[in-house]
Amino acid sequence: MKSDAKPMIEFRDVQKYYGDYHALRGINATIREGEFFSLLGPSGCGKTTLLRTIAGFEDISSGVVMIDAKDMGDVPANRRPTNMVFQSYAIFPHLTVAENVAFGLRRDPRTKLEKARLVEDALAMVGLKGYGKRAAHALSGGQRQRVALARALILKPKVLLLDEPMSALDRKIREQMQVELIKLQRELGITFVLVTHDQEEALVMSDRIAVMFEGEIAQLDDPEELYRRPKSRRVAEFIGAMNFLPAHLETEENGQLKTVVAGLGTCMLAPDQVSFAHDGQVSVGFRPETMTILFDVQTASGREAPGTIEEVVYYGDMTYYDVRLDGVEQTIRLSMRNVFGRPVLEVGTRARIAWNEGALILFR
Ligand SMILES: Nc1ncnc2c1ncn2[C@@H]1O[C@H](COP(=O)(O)OP(=O)(O)OP(=O)(O)O)[C@@H](O)[C@H]1O
Repeated sequence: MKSDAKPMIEFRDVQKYYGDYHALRGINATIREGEFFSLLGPSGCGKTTLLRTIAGFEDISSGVVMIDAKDMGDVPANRRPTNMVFQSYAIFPHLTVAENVAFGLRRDPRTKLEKARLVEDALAMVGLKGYGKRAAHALSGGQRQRVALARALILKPKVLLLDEPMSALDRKIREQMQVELIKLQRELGITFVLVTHDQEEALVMSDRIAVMFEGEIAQLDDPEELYRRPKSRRVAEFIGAMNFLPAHLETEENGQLKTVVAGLGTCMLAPDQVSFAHDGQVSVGFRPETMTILFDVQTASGREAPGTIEEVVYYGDMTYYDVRLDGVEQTIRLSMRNVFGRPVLEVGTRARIAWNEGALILFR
């Protein structure tokens, strides 16, 4: 997916009220052609509502939804170039697999033979080649979702909408399907819009993600940017884990902010979300894997602070350490890879903590 791809879906100040309830509060965003785009957020944030405005299952209260440069205002759901796969297995258990998939062609004028060929192609696409004659009720959950996917894709819509299609599957099958969906999306080049509340799923699958809270997009970025440079504490906490320490701004020097961080001392930080005009009280966030405990022989580049290990959680390949930095009430959590031959440290051990330049992010 190229970043200069043309817009496929555009939301312009989209508002949606359910009675008095303001479910979408001015959505502005563009989804590009061929993009794997995710709407991510906690339950009730409006992501399903927004997805349904693309399909035309939901009327908007004001604003504009465009698909492929056309205003969808007067275009009913069945005339839109979209198709949807739902969370529940919306297939007919009393029909065969092929009959289920052919349901996607019910209004298509093609001959029976042509349709049969399309059904075969669609089944092959989702890894169900040769399953056509099977009874749908005899399929596993993952297979049913593939049938639903084949049915949605059979007419090659411009946009495929996916409403938590994998949330009912168990972890292994879900991970397998995630990989297959990405592959399929790349092969077909169709724009996919996925609704999910699972941040890991969104990070793994998406070209870009819109993080939503309370009917608004809090941040729209690619996965790496969202993870590395969250624009608010809320986004930072929703995606992955983040530690926060209280801090105070001292001066501005060459575009950097001299900041005194509890337990870490004086640091020069990029302004990010704050400016020096701020009242001075800020917080500094960092991901658990961006700090490390120094072992005896190692030295750091001056970015180093002392503390005591308060808790150790061993995960085989990783160990989580909760560390109380000297002079700080709360503990911070570090995650460290277990390098072969290196001992896991014990609770009570005094430790030196080091971090990389760029690990610390300033927040209001
Ligand atoms: N038909 C409706 N009538 C009234 N309120 C609705 C309706 N549909 C959704 N809502 C409300 O709008 C808000 C957003 O709902 P939506 O289903 O879009 O959230 P969501 O982010 O997809 O959450 P979930 O993951 O739980 O489905 C919720 O507070 C919900 O209760």
